[in-house]
Amino acid sequence: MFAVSFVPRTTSCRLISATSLFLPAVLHDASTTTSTCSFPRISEGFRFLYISLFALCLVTGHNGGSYEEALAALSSLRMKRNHADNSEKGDRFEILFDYLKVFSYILHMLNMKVIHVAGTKGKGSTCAFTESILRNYGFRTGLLTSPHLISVRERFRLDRQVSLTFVDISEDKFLGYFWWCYNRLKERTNEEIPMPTYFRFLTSLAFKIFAAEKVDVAILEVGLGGRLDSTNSVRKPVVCGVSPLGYDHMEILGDTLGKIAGEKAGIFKLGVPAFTVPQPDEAMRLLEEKASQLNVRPIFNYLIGENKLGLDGEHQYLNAGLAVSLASTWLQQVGKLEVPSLTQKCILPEKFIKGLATASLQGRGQVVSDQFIESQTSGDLVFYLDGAHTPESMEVCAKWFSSAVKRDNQSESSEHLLSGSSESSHDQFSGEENCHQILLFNCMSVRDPTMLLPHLRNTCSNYGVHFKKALFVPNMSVYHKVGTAANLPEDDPQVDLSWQLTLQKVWESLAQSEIGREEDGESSGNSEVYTSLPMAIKWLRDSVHESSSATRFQVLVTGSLHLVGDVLRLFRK
Ligand SMILES: Nc1ncnc2c1ncn2[C@@H]1O[C@H](COP(=O)(O)OP(=O)(O)OP(=O)(O)O)[C@@H](O)[C@H]1O
Ligand SMILES: [Mg+2]
Ligand SMILES: [Mg+2]
Repeated sequence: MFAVSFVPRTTSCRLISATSLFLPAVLHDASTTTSTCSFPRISEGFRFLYISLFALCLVTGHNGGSYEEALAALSSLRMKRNHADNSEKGDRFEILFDYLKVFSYILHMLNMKVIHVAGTKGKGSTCAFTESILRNYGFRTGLLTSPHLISVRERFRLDRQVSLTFVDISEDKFLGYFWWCYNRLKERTNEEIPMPTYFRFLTSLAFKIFAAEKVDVAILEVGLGGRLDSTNSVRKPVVCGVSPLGYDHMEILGDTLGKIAGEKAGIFKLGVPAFTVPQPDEAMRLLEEKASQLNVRPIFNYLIGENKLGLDGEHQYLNAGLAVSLASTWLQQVGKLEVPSLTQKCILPEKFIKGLATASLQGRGQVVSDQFIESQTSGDLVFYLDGAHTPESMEVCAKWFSSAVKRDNQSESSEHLLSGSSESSHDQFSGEENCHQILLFNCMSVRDPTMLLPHLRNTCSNYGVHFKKALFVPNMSVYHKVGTAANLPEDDPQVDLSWQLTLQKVWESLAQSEIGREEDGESSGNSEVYTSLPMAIKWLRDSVHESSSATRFQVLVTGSLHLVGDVLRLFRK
């Protein structure tokens, strides 16, 4: 079993390829390459016209439809989640280059300084740390992550140098770029080269946005796997990284860690430095084997120390360590700044420290209080949100939750002791018996709940956290409906709850086996299935109201990033 739970504050990263050999730059220029593709060549004059027209669209509004129409168009794209292969014309990997040619402006991609990150877990977090560090150095950054929680615009982040805070791309800009790309593809695709799939389209859109916005660095998270992922059409990144590997998407990537690692190592390029974190032996062997063809460099350790991280949880130190390696290598490679040699353990430069401390990515170790409940009652309802959905991440999520609730309960009581007050409503929470931990869970039916729920329950219980109740709900948002999909009826009697009932069964059997060992009795009321998320939240709010003494409900929301997104979306209403 792969465990990353040991994450030390000193994180080791490996440099696993060398910089001595270089592939020729590969993004083809539509105006200079011979190609079987039917796209027209575009003269300089036309290119200028296109760019001017596009700039005009951005200033005066776009020439496509509304945001809702854009989301509908996006939803109409195929959602293929299998590997790219050659069995169907439209799924060939090579077709990605044809899509890129549609965007003549994409030639700027050749000059883009890319950081490329694959991995099973922690890709998005690693990218967010990396982006934050480089933004603190004053570089104009573009960040592509996936999936999104509430709005598809979250996937595309552009910096705002003045305030040094990141922003998702604005709706106006998004629409301008979206329709430019969508309409061009619609016009130029045909039977040979059909419209791209959903994720491929979004990747192409990111390339377009980052090129047009002239970012100094584009940080790209792989969508799935690596070798055949659409982000892998960037053939000459500055540096790449592989975050922790584990079992996920096995039906696509293979059923052993070696096979999975082989796919992820598909992002390695000759001459491009690549880093990883400590991995299970089988995965590391494969990464090293692949890297050995590219001249392996020795291991080094980087000291993250006690620095504060913008993302909560011990596991984030591993991601942050990888991000430090990626950012410092990028800084060294582009030759713009003197950065300390990573072969020494040294104090991080101030901008790294600030970048790590201010990184953010919602739904990863995020704590949100229910404001509604606070104004109504002396009780308290707090949501702990984490989109873990693999066995390994269930474990890190359980550890994070256990220590976060303890920390929060302790800090409340010590704050109270310091203030010397006995009046505060939080006074009543200082005894842990007044704090109830509840699980709010769903996962996709392709996942195995007998792998996820025991990890979660056992790890929490090892840390002294025992769930009073588990609530199972269906997701509100449907993956391929990327819009404001939280508009299902609050309580739909038609909704199919068979999967949630399966989850409940697994949970109940875990509870039974614990009780069976300890008390040999029957359990009841350990769990509930609700037809919708609002119904579950209503139950939580009612329970807080109805508690005889002030009670804090600490709700862990996990199993699915979509469920986490649904909760956040409800709070934003
Ligand atoms: N280093 C890690 N080891 C194990 N689990 C992790 C690690 N980092 C993050 N996670 C878990 O994975 C979840 C998603 O984190 P993140 O978005 O950084 O990963 P990702 O690889 O981008 O995931 P996805 O597969 O959803 O794109 C987190 O909420 C956390 O539970
Ligand atoms: Mg994934
Ligand atoms: Mg991700």
